[in-house]
Amino acid sequence: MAELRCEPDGFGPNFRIVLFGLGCWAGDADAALAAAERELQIALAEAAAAREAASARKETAARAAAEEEAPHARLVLVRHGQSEWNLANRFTGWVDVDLTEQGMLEAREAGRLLAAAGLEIDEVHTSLMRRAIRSAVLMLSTLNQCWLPVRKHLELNEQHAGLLTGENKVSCAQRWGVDQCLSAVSRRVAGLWEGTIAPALREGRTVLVVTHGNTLRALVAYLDGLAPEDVYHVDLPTATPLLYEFDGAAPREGARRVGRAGGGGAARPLPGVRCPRERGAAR
Ligand SMILES: O=C(O)[C@@H](CO)OP(=O)(O)O
Repeated sequence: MAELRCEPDGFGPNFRIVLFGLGCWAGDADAALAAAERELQIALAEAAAAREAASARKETAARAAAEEEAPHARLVLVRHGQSEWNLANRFTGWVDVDLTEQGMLEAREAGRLLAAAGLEIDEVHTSLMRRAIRSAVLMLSTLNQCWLPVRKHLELNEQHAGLLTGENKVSCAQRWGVDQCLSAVSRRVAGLWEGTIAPALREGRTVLVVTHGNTLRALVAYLDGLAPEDVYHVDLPTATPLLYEFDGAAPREGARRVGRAGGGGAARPLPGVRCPRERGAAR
């Protein structure tokens, strides 16, 4: 604020005019200051919005460029060929049963389907169970890629069948209405996905996973974004490859399910399943 100095009496009227002028000026200045502040706020907000829009445009362009450059990856999911206990319709879980003759034929046929689709496998993952390992080896042999190492993981083992192990699936379903909960198997499969499978897909590799009914359900649920109650209805016959293709750096979001690379398979659907912790209602 300007400093006002008192003048001698002779300047009285002029002094009052000056004061009046200064008063007006001071009043206008406040209004002008407020208006300028408003203008400044508007200008700052506009600049921030413009900056945000520019950075969003830049991000979109970078993502599009990354996706264009990202390698094309493939994931083949397949349940092993028919096992001895699939044939007998018994709950198998961690019992290490072998393939039937039919199961071996199915595994070879699955390999032929992949060869016919022109797929060359970069890496193979399976469980510690012989029905899955043998199926993977037979598939690779038919694919003329038997030199590929088969990587075995506990995480890909079938869900443990607990007290149901060895029981007939139909009679159990009739007697008790069997429930199965995939949460434990989903957790261990998710760990393998994050640590091993997804990084390979990010590098554009073609990954074959030969595993079991429920581990496969957990993977399919994850990839297709299925709710726990829906995944129980997913029918996964033996030795029937599912092909997923991925473009971009985020395997799960980039998944494109190509479909079954062929029909056949001898598996019967599992009895109705329900997980009390995940679904309150009975079915
Ligand atoms: O444990 C089982 O009963 C079956 C079905 O889930 O497993 P697999 O897929 O190994 O035949």
